[in-house]
Amino acid sequence: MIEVRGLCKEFGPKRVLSGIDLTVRQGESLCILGQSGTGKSVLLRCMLGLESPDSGEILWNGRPLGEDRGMFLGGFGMLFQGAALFDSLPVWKNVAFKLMQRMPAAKARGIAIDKLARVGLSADTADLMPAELSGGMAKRVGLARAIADDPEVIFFDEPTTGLDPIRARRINQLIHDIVQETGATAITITHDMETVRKVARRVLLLQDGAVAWSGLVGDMDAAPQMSEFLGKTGL
Ligand SMILES: Nc1ncnc2c1ncn2[C@@H]1O[C@H](COP(=O)(O)OP(=O)(O)OP(=O)(O)O)[C@@H](O)[C@H]1O
Repeated sequence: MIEVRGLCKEFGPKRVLSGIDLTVRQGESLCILGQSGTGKSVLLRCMLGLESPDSGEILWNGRPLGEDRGMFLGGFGMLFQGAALFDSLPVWKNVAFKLMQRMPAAKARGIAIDKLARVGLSADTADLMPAELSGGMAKRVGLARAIADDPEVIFFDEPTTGLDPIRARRINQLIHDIVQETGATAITITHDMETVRKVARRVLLLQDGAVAWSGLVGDMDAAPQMSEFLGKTGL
């Protein structure tokens, strides 16, 4: 379980997050929505411990983030916007990057090939270099890396950005299936309403650094704050 309590963050005179509260229970899937510049990435960076909040706290399974960095870093997977693969490493080493720190390379490669199969990529993909992949394949490799170590929590940062609608739909389906199968907690930042409808159980709408609405995905269409957001953004 991840709890965020009263999180505030400023950059100079600019207040970016003003008292965010959110709870994500084990196995739950939360999508964080909001217009550009509203603080979604800053919130994500705070939850990952990459940014220190000015006030408020973040608890992982009841313990403050930072108390046990090792446990925290071992416990999550992340699909970065744009996949963020290491260009100089073949696909399988990108997937097995974390695993190779604690097991022999041959074993890590076997797990990487299994995870590539899970995201619909054949074993032949394992020895390709990132430059040889299409955008959709790179996203799948990023997804295989995110699940390589069977994480308790998976963060998805704009998972469909840069993909055409068909590939975006396939990635949304894969994320949905993987989250269901593994029982992982999922936190997704997105602009894509198809992602929200496919992947989320709960939705949190950020506006000007505060929570404008939070609720079950099924209640989203009846919420005036959501209608206003969708109307403004044309989504
Ligand atoms: N390191 C930083 N220093 C100064 N200002 C920052 C920093 N990081 C973010 N900001 C500011 O915080 C605000 C929120 O940024 P953030 O990247 O979280 O927005 P976002 O909601 O993720 O937007 P987008 O959807 O476009 O990615 C922006 O005004 C941004 O300029």
